Amino acid sequence: MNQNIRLVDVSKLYGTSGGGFPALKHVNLTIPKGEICAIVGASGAGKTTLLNVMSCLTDVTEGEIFFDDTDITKMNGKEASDYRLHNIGFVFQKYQLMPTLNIHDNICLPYVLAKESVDEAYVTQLVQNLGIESELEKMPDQLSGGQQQRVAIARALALKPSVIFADEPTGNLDSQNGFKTMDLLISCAKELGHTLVFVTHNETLAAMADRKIEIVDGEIA
Ligand SMILES: Nc1ncnc2c1ncn2[C@@H]1O[C@H](COP(=O)(O)OP(=O)(O)OP(=O)(O)O)[C@@H](O)[C@H]1O
Repeated sequence: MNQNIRLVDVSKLYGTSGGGFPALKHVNLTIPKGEICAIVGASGAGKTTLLNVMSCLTDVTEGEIFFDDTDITKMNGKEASDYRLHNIGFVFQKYQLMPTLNIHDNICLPYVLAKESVDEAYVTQLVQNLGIESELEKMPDQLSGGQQQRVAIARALALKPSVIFADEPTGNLDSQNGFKTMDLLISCAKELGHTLVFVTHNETLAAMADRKIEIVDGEIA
């Protein structure tokens, strides 16, 4: 099921001695179902922290984060990792593929973690949409950066999560590959009805989103 994301008065302090460093300050934000949302801002502004608290990778210091009616800040570690596995797909700047698994098995890793049988028909559709259907038997180090990121996108989409978070997904790619990869990520998200929230430093890529959110010193500008 696709969900609204709602942050209510969310703050994040790193470190507690001497008061801690405020990376997010009283952030209120709603991201509707299916929205393509770009997060921009200067280095150190709090973009990654915002993405990480929304994906329950980092605890908040204060505030609540709802996925529809579920407050993810109230979950314990096991509940949060189960919730993340089934509801959230994550695309990292550095792909983070398993070097010892071939491309097919990298894409299918979420099914293994969820102890579910692989939906091969869906995986075939994904790899065709992403143009990597001829790479399935290869190992990650036999692929270009752009191809590896498309594999990471397929892996993020495999369990049909409601939300995809992507932290500078094209940061390791040249501008042409970056544009193509972002275009594919956005079209997959739109076609499949996923909400997509991505961090970028690139204004051209940010302009491809439905909405651009700028973070300045831990606050929404
Ligand atoms: N684990 C941590 N411990 C202490 N401070 C941290 C930690 N992680 C981030 N910070 C600080 O919090 C602030 C926000 O960091 P964050 O990584 O969210 O910024 P960003 O906007 O994503 O930056 P960049 O564009 O450089 O990736 C920065 O000042 C950073 O130094």
